[in-house]
Amino acid sequence: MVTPIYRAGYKKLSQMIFEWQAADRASLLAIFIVMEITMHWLWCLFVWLRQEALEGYVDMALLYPIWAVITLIGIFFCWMVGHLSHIRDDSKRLHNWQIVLICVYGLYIAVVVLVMGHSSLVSGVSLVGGTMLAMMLVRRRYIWYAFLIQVYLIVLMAILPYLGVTLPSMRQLNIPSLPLGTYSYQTYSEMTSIENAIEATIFQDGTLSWDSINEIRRSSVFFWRVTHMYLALPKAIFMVYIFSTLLLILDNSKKQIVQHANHDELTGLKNRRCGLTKMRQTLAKLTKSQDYTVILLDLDLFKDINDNYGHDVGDHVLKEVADILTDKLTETDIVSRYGGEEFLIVLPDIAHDLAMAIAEQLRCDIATHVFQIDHNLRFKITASLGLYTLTHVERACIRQRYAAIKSKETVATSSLPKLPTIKSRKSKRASIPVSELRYAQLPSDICQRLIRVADKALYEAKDRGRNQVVSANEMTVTKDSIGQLYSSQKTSGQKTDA
Ligand SMILES: Nc1nc2c(ncn2[C@@H]2O[C@H](COP(=O)(O)OP(=O)(O)OP(=O)(O)O)[C@@H](O)[C@H]2O)c(=O)[nH]1
Repeated sequence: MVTPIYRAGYKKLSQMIFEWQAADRASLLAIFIVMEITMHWLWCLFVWLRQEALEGYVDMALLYPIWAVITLIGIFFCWMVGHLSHIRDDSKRLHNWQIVLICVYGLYIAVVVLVMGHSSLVSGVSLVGGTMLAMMLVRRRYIWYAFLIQVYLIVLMAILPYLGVTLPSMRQLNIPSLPLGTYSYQTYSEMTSIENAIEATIFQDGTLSWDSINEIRRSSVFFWRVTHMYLALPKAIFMVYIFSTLLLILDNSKKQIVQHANHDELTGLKNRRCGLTKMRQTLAKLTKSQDYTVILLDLDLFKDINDNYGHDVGDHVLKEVADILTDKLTETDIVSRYGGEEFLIVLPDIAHDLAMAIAEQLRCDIATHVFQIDHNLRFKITASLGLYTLTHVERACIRQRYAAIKSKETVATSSLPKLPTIKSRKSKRASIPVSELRYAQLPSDICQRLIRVADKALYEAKDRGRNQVVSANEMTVTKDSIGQLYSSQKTSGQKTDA
């Protein structure tokens, strides 16, 4: 369902804008420009209505041509809003009109800065806010060029008066202590100095009276400062909006990227990579007395489901099995999709007997679950599970062996002639006592080795007729493979490091 733009919340609106086509985004920029120009137009109207009071601050002779220019440019951008939507499918024309939009707007802002004077506040907010806003809506390269050109124009306008060039300016210098109508082009810093001087004159006797306040109000400095704030306000709002939108979009895309990188699209479970990473992390965090269980769960004869009912039904089954596993296991357990119809379950801090009970429960839950695809199609499936519990005693033993291999390796390395000036990482390691290494390190491929042992138990479960749980800890054949797990550290330990 399409949400009307006026009903969309802030978050939704930001998303919608970024999903829009280039033409619509450029139109939106033109709308923002029209809004800004409208504010300038209203300022002219205000000055015209209050001309008697403001005559001393504003050069009225310039007001009318400027007002006319503002009106014409406003009409041009109103036309542009519609025109950009009409040429949405012609990308070349669209890009050309984007350049026109940016050039006209850039020139317009330069004229506004010229005739209304400039303060660092207005220039800064205008440049940065406007540029950021525009960069999100039209081609970034064009905006970057326009930004640079505007910076040069503003610098030029600031320098020209010092070179004796009188530029048109609507600002009239009206200081109560000077004759009314005294006119001079003022830069922002000059204005600030004059303002300080005025304040010093007004408050020289140290008292604040209504007369003093009225004098400040009658000062042209006050009027122009308020004007600049009025002109800067919409852009300041845009800037905050753009920053928060940017952050929102960044947050969302980061979440999406992390979600895509770590999760299986079909089941929503962690994917193999993320499952292994979590496994490694939990293994490293175990305390000395904690056991650690790894389960491989494989759906039985899953190929038949695909062959008989189609891949979609197979996908549906995988999703439901994933839901069963997530429902039955706790937050601390790690469930991931390890392969096609194979799931890896890690139960940190779960001893063997309890792990067997949990695995048996999972098997029962799957075997008794009725997969209801539609009114005519209902079936049940089973799963086989291979389990292996690495007890804390075995873990300590592996660490011990690994530390022994490492220290042997260190001794071998330290017996080699050493270069006196370079401290190698190995020589650093030689200074760590073996007793410390013992509880600090496990071979980095320990996870794969544990999974391999659980996989042997899974194969055994399949061999024994499927729909059952087999523990590698209880298998005589696998006792050998656990033996292999320890003894093979000798060879692997030389290449691996925790
Ligand atoms: N629908 C669907 N099928 C998948 C997906 N991933 C793997 N498979 C299928 O899973 C089936 C696995 O078949 P096999 O490895 O022969 O195993 P099996 O039929 O379950 O038999 P046993 O494991 O021996 O009980 C293959 O047909 C794959 O195409 C998937 O994401 N969706």
